[in-house]
Amino acid sequence: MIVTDAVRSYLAETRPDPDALLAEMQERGARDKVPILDPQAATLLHVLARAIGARRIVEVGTAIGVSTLHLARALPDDGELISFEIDRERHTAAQSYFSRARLAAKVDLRLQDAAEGIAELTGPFDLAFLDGLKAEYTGHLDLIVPLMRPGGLIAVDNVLMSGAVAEGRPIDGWSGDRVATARAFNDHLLSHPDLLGTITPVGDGIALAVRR
Ligand SMILES: C[S@@+](CC[C@H](N)C(=O)[O-])C[C@H]1O[C@@H](n2cnc3c(N)ncnc32)[C@H](O)[C@@H]1O
Repeated sequence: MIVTDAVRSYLAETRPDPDALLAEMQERGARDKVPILDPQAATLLHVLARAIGARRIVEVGTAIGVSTLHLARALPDDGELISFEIDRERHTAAQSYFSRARLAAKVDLRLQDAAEGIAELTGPFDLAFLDGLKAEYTGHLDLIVPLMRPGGLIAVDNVLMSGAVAEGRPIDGWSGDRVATARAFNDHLLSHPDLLGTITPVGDGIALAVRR
């Protein structure tokens, strides 16, 4: 738990209900144990994408497309979102949701390892969301920073790992090794010479960093 139970309940009560498609995706995520973004964090990403007028977005870790949907809905008509996923079943599920959402034209879902895929991209991007394998975060960040426009925003999920990262010990299935890796990544992001970053306790911990 990162926030108190009372805060968590209040946030849930004040959140608008998801539309039918998002509700279906969330149910599938829960049923199939797909780790999807916390709703508060997903809304935060949507608001931030709108606030910076994001037109080009890159994402690592589509899963079945929940975070992708929040980001894609923030794009203008001529916007573009490229999202990488290595699990074929999740990638296929996301494709079907995006054709139903009539967003397939804006969303380029790639069944590809993110490090390989990012290396093929041409910037500039306005927003990047990192949510793949936590041990690969540093590599993904280092590939993405040069592709971001000045003022572009990078968001990273699970940087607090249920509070385990702050406590420096395993909690909720986050192992000691993963906690140590997360702490090293957070230090890397916060001290990166090209980024101005901060860590927020939204969802499972979202790091936000703007390219200088
Ligand atoms: C936490 S889930 C993503 C959740 C999604 N962003 C959401 O909030 O709806 C992480 C996903 O990253 C994918 N993944 C892990 N390593 C990857 C890699 N190297 N390249 C692309 N995808 C990867 C996993 O298969 C998994 O579906």
